[in-house]
Amino acid sequence: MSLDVGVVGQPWPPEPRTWSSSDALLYALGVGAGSDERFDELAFVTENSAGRPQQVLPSFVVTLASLGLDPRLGGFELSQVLHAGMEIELRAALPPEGSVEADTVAEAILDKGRDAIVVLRTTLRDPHTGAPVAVTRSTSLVLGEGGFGGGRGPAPAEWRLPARDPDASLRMETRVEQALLYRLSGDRNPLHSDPVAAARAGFPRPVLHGLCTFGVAARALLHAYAGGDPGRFGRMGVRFTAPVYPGQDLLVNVWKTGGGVQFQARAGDRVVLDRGVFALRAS
Ligand SMILES: CCCCCCC[C@@H](O)CC(=O)SCCNC(=O)CCNC(=O)[C@H](O)C(C)(C)COP(=O)(O)OP(=O)(O)OC[C@H]1O[C@@H](n2cnc3c(N)ncnc32)[C@H](O)[C@@H]1OP(=O)(O)O
Repeated sequence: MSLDVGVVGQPWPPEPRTWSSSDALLYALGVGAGSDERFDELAFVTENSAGRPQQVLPSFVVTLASLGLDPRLGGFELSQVLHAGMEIELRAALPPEGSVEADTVAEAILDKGRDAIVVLRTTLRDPHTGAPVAVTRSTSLVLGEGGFGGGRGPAPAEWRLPARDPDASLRMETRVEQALLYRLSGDRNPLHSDPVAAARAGFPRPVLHGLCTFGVAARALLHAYAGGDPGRFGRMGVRFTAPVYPGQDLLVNVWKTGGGVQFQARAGDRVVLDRGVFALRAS
């Protein structure tokens, strides 16, 4: 057991996170923006199109969040980690360039028998006012680190899809080189680029970053339910339930419900994003 459960609930010192216009543009390309003729995405992938100020995809906040490979959590390896879930909540649209302060706390380290689950929450704050700009929650499965006598955590909240066909189905392309582009936004885990590292982890070829899949689905929801306006994007959460391979299409099935939408995404015949929730920002 090399995870340090003693860190749970102990806030980390605030960390500055800064981004440039190019960081936001590169991220947008990394999640496939700019080439889908159904969506007007020019302002997300250029800063100099006549009369169009640059806009930032709401899911860009994941690149500012703490995901968890941090020495404070203990001594496990990147090759032991699979991303299992991500939630984001936006309080404001992000400017094309800027900085925030990241306040992170390990909310839980759960013992799932063979494996452990690590849940990290990061609050991104305006460095001048301290006001929260976004809150993220990243859940990772750390292979082989369970069995330390900890709790399994509470049962997941009730989540059931409506018993009817989806209200919308959006087919989203990913490119064969999608992970090679996405890694330039910060996560250079070789699982996503090196066939040898992928084979060592038991995959036939490099897998797409969970957060790239997240960003592709976030684009679908932004355009279908928020009119393409980042200022209306409120909250999104998923579990990553099966790997996606670069070049696979995602089929994002969406059901409108009382407070927002529920969604699920498939790649081929597998559900890859499950327990999906999305809501517009409360005005
Ligand atoms: C810490 C550093 C972080 C760094 C960030 C990540 C770096 C990135 O580079 C890594 C990646 O992007 S990996 C690629 C994306 N992820 C994937 O492809 C994983 C896909 N998912 C799977 O394979 C399985 O669902 C799998 C393997 C995840 C789980 O499947 P199973 O082993 O069959 O287990 P399952 O029964 O589904 O779950 C075990 C227990 O865990 C709980 N759980 C799972 N996902 C959860 C989530 N998102 N939130 C909370 N709990 C979660 C389950 O409920 C279950 O618990 P219990 O048995 O108590 O109900």
